[in-house]
Amino acid sequence: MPRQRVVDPAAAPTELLDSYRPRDFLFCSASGALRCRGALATATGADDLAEALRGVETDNGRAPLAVGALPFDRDAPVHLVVPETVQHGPSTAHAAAPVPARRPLPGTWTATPIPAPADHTAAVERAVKLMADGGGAELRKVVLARCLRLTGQREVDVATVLANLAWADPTAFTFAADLPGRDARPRTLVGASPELLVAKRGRSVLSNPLAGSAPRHPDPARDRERAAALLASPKERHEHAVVVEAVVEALRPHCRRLDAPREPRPVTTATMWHLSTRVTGELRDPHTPSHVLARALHPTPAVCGHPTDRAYAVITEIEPFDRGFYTGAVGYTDAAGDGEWAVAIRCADTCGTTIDLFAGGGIMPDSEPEAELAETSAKLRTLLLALGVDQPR
Ligand SMILES: C=C(O[C@@H]1C=C(C(=O)O)C=C[C@H]1O)C(=O)O
Repeated sequence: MPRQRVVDPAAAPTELLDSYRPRDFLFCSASGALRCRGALATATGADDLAEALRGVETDNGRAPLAVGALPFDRDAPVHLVVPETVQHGPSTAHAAAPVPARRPLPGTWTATPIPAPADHTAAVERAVKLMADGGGAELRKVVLARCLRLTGQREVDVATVLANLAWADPTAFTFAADLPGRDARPRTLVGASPELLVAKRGRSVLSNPLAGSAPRHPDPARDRERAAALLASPKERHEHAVVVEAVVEALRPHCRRLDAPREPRPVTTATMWHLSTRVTGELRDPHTPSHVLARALHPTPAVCGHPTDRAYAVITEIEPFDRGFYTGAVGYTDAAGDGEWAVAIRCADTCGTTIDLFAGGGIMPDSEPEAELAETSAKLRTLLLALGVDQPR
């Protein structure tokens, strides 16, 4: 009988973060932190995951865990692992001060934007035109992203990036997930997402979509003005409402009760303001696994658009790169189906000396191309700060 080893919990978040090694899985949310190592089994979907978890025992009699990442493309294989060892620990969100200082990565980087900034604004213009041509009846929203490829002189030190991300925003969903490699070297998705796709515990389900964004301002008064303007903007509120509507629709068949507040709230990360809505529900069947709910929700219009299929087609046609696991989801689920999945944003896909940073934004009929470009630049700052890199455009 395969046995998942549950080691003694870490006493502090630093202990878990410091013990991270390439190919590990690390996930830290407000509800706790988790570091996993090794693979008893792997799965590419809900069916073979149930199979992979069946018969796995744990040291402490708790339900065994599976961890991993879902790609943006719904038809591409998911990457789930039943780890050999699991260590839990406290969240960075509740850590006592002082917070460890940021450790910049040594060396310099060559930056290649994909596409060039001017081509991103042209892509936004094109999407706006597509929405206008459809008379507003067809494509209502599409999320367009760009990639910033950084190449350094040495292997990217994921453990340091991870720790920098975790302490820059201790309430974020900070993660490092091993990905199927393109060669023998480890490939990792590392990031600090502010957005919860779904959390499920027993009968309770929670999704916290974010959409509608503005960069933070260093001056506190102007920063508050930006939040007020975001909350008052019909364009941003509409962009947000499209996402909440889709989340409610996706969860409704699974829930016997579902609540979504009428008004979004502005929330912050270290670099951004977002409009946020917490959708809470009670499941009809408490055994519905969290990864099944994640699949039902994904991709929300926060990362794809509306209607989904039309937006997806526009993204594949316009974006000049493969999103891979960016705008997918990262998280864990246990054999009882309880788990948490964060939307894989504010993240990077790294292998060897290269790190691909991604950022996107929702394009609406009244989007302004330069403002959309600025929004992606502001979102890229989460990773750039963690790497210790000054902002290219
Ligand atoms: C796609 C990203 O972010 C998403 C898009 C947002 C928006 O358009 O306002 C806000 C949060 C995320 O749901 C990203 O950060 O790359």
